Amino acid sequence: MTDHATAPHPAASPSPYVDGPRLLADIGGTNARFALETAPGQVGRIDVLPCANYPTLADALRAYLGSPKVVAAGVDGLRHAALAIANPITGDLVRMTNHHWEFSIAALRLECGFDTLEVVNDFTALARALPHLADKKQQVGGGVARAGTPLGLVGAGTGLGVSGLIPAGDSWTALLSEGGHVTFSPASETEVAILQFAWRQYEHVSAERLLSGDGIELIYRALAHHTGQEAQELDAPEISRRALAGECALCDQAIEAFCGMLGTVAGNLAVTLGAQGGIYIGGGIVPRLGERFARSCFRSRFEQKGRFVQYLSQVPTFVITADYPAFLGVSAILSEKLGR
Ligand SMILES: Nc1ncnc2c1ncn2[C@@H]1O[C@H](COP(=O)(O)OP(=O)(O)OP(=O)(O)O)[C@@H](O)[C@H]1O
Repeated sequence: MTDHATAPHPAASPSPYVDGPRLLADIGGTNARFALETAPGQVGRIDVLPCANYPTLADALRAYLGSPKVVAAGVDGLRHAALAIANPITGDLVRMTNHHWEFSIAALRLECGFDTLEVVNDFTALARALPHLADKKQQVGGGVARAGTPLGLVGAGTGLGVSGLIPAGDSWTALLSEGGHVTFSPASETEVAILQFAWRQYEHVSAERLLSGDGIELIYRALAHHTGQEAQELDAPEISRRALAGECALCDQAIEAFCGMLGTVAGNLAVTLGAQGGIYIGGGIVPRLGERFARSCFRSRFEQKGRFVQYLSQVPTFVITADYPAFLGVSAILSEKLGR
């Protein structure tokens, strides 16, 4: 099944947009990614800016538009833009969940001189990209996608994004979900201990509290406490670096626990959506774990659902390996908005 209505097709030889390049952006809690799309599917001049370096989104946007690679493109006034951003979009005022940026969509559009500024949830946009990943995905474990059934999406980064793609005639409908905020459900005695440790800090422990960069650090501290070891001051990238290098057994246990918990959440999403088309894993963390993720307990935990083992063993799970997959979805949503 394809998204005939809107998606750019990489194999086509498209002519440039008559009203000039379009600005695409994918704004996470840590990184803001920008690009220019000059024709359907032709996305380039990509830049990744750390959110923390800019007081506002408008500042980051101006920095991108003033960067040498964009200036060299000789773009004279962008008319159309679309942003995917990591929070719910419920009206004109956008407040990020995992970063302090907030803005009015109407004011930002006027400030930047755009005719069109489309703002969508980042995982809704990423979901729209799923049918177009081609070989930019890697299957973990068994199962075969059933045509005409929903796809699920879950991704750990600064936060935990969730969405789904539901077949609708010859197109798809992407869900606007806040599924990362479901209540964490432990599936082993060790995970019960991790939950009890997390309760000291949070009244409500959502899946995102553990399945995120901060979550890896919390799991590490919880396991240290549970096993009577001293925790060091390590951030998530360092915990996974030490785990992958075989330098730290506790770090490795933390990464293994993270992968197992993600398996539970992915399996929950599969049974909730009936996602027999597969569950896709996005976000910044899992692709950085490489082979460690493939040989973790993720897949066995995905299938471990009592009477539903057989059902889940048929559902494939894929890690998204495309570098900037959300741009595909943002582009499709902007094209749809512009009606061409
Ligand atoms: N190698 C790594 N191992 C584990 N965690 C990592 C690694 N590198 C970065 N992180 C964590 O990933 C998070 C950033 O994720 P990502 O690159 O997806 O950013 P983002 O798109 O801004 O996030 P989000 O969309 O969830 O708001 C940070 O919490 C960071 O600590």
